Amino acid sequence: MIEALLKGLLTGDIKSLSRSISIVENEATGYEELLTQLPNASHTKVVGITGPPGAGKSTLVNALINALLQQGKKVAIIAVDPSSPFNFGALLGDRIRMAQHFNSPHVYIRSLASRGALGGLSTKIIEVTDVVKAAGFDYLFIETVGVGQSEVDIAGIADTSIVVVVPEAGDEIQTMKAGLMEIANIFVVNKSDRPTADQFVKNLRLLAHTKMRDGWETPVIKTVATQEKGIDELIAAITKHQQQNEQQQRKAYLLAEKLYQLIQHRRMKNVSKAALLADVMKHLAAGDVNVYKLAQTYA
Ligand SMILES: Nc1nc2c(ncn2[C@@H]2O[C@H](COP(=O)(O)OP(=O)(O)OP(=O)(O)O)[C@@H](O)[C@H]2O)c(=O)[nH]1
Repeated sequence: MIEALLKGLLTGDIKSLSRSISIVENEATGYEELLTQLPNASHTKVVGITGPPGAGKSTLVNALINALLQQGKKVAIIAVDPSSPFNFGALLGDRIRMAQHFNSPHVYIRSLASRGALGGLSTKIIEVTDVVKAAGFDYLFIETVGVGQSEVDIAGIADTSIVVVVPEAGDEIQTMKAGLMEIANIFVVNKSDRPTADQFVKNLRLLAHTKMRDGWETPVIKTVATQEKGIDELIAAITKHQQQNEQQQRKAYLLAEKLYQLIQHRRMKNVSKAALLADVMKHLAAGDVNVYKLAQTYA
């Protein structure tokens, strides 16, 4: 059964993809078998999008989908639902805004419920991300609301993390949650149609400059998502970030982080992240790695 499903998944069959995700979400029969047989490599660009509620993430993702479809790309979106019922209405709203894409064969949208413990959440995102990566999409956007811990989790899964903010009074940048500043590979200042936008962008650029690391200065992109403005610049920034030199090193780090989460979730051996990183690097040197197979060696 898993073999047939996998075959469908690898050809990008949407039904197979949906069923595969459900198996992984529910840890149903065949769950481990499916994960360990996923291909090691994928060309999918995984992009995390996070930011405070109402910053315009869904509108922005919508605009990105439009632009990428015009370039002939295939795009998947995972929206991580905060489990709180308070957010449920907002998420329904998101789905409605994205509904214009529901019938396109080149777009796949899926919500992932974040029930259970935090560790559970990130493990499921890791696993579902890998399933989607097997289905041949050009881009996978993972959208999370930037409250609490989840945005930090996302940084360990995405190749590129985008933090969406809106123009506020200048000083607020200084108090921006330290975590968000750390994880951003790209800043988007959405709602740049607001009069305070230019000053805000200027301040944020200064701050990004002082936080430059690994030869990457976090670009600050102005967008007006409702008017689809700034979207091409954002896609160019994503492309540029994915082409930077550190990607190979980052890949090892991300894999080690994933491996750590998977081992925790499966309650396997107690092993340090440093040891896992060393193991991942050894395997990477010999070719690409299936992290689920590697996790089994720690059983
Ligand atoms: N003026 C202006 N409004 C925008 C822009 N982008 C989004 N909005 C509006 O801002 C509101 C929130 O947008 P969403 O896309 O729902 O924001 P979100 O970040 O997904 O919000 P949550 O679902 O609450 O997390 C909507 O009413 C949008 O129409 C923009 O660039 N300019």
